[in-house]
Amino acid sequence: MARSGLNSSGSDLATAELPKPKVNKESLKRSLRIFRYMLPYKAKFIVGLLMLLLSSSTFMAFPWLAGKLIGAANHEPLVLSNGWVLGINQIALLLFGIIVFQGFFSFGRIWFFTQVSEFTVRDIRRALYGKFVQLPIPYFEQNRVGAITSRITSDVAQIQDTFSLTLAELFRQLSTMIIGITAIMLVSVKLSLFMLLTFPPIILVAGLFGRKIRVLARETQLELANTNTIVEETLQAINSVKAFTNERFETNRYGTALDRVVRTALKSNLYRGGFVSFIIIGLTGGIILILWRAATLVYNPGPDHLEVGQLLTFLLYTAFIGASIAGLGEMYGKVQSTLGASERILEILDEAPEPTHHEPATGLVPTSIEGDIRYEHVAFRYPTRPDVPVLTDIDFHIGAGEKIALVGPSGAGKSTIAGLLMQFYSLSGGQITIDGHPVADYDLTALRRQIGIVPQETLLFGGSIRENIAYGRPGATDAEIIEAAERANAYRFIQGFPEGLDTLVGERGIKLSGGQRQRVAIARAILKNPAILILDEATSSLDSESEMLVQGAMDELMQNRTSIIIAHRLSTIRKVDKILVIDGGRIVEQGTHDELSEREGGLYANLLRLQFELT
Ligand SMILES: Nc1ncnc2c1ncn2[C@@H]1O[C@H](COP(=O)(O)OP(=O)(O)OP(=O)(O)O)[C@@H](O)[C@H]1O
Repeated sequence: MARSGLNSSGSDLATAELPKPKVNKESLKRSLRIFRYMLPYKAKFIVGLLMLLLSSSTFMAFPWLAGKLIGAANHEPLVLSNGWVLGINQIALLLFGIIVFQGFFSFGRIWFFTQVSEFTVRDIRRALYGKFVQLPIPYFEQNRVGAITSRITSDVAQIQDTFSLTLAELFRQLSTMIIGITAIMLVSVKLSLFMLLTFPPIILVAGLFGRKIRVLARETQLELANTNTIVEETLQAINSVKAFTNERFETNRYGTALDRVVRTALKSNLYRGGFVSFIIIGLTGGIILILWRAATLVYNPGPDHLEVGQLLTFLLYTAFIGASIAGLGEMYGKVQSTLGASERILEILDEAPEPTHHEPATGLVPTSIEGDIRYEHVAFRYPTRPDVPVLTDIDFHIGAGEKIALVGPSGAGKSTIAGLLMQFYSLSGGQITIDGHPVADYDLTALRRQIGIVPQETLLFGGSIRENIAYGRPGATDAEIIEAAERANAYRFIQGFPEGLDTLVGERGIKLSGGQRQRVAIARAILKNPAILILDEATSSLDSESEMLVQGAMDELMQNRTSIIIAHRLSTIRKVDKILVIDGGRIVEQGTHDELSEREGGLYANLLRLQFELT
């Protein structure tokens, strides 16, 4: 059988570091398209934003009122513009009221933003999944499954973070900064300018320091992971290590890796130490500088004089501004990751799908297919290996209802010949016709509905046996499912399970034997009732009873249908109308079993003899 087509290696990519794009106009413009998924929920978003602004601004009134409270303690009550005088008690009450409001608005902000993010992310995941299943098979061969699934898991999660947290944070930090700076300017322009020239640069340097430390910490982690890999490898293959007397070699290898860990860890700690002393000297120094300047202003009378209450207001606002600047630095990294994630998601959403499920159908939609198949000089190369011709000049005819068998050595191209009928790939030359029409003229979905496949290895989906059989025709009635199971010689063993058709199979259910799985697949195909059948015989041998049951089911299935059998055991194909012997991607012999077995020195006669000798 042709390889499943899925490139299953590299699931590790899901967790690997992915490149982050630069934040610039171009990348922003490209990635912002992801926001169209948010549009249906824009009303909720606006309400959330309003709540956010309200919660930020109520919170920003806190330092102002706290300053007034200290002022009131200094016998300077707060006098409002309408003449009301507020003393300590009233101001404290007001402060309390503000906090209650802030709590309420914060709840609203979280409630609305998380709704927007949950719904948006659901829609993006749905769109991605819808696109995945419509992408042509070569896409899955060229991209690793791990990388594809991480688009729908980690990349979407990254974006979810943005919708629920980062965006809100960004707005909050910005509004805090704007309100904060305006407020301190109102308190004292001189002190504000002094603060703005000292504090933000210190915080920015601290942010850069922090980023460098994170990078180094990640490097240390990676080095440590390397050492663990060595331990795992060695322990798993301890027999080989000992047999090759490589104990010393392995110990040295591990030792070298450990040294690398220490080197990177020490470098990282050098920065960490530097960071701590920078914070102590730089940041606290900056605070001392501002306090010194502020104390001078409080101490000296004159036009720039500050009251103690004003000083408290100023310091609280400054702390908020400082926190928001630090927060904005962190935000940059998040925005960068989000841009990367949305670009990767949009790339998939922009891929061209297979032309299936186009409603109304785009091509020829016959009400019934007879099943007369012609391969005319078909040539084929897999898109992943365009330099290797897999099939050359395949030319044959199967009349409607006839049965042919493809035989030949492993890798000869049998599965590929049969699979081309499904149009998973485009041909490199020649054409295939069904009932006289080139397959490309048919509507893809309509055509695939007429072809049934019983693969070598049947994959059952997680669910009940009933659902697995009904996969052949969703919506089939119980009676139809039971009839199909009976005709596929499967009903007896299904009834043997206490839950019958409701028995769960797949990863979380019971494990069916190879023969049982095949009979479920046959029941599925019987239910689908296609005009054309592709049967890929299992290579792994079944016990003789199971083989008899499977063979009986296959015979039942093949009745009145054009069938292509990819045969591994020649004993099962004596009755077919024609046998095509394939070798190296070409038809090297064709004829009935009797004709071919009598051909002296022929490949079929040889294979027959080999199998006979083996059994
Ligand atoms: N998806 C794929 N991508 C690239 N090459 C492939 C793919 N599937 C099969 N091939 C290659 O095409 C050739 C024909 O494979 P195919 O599976 O059709 O042979 P087969 O005769 O059915 O073999 P078997 O009897 O072992 O199932 C082989 O060389 C195989 O390596």
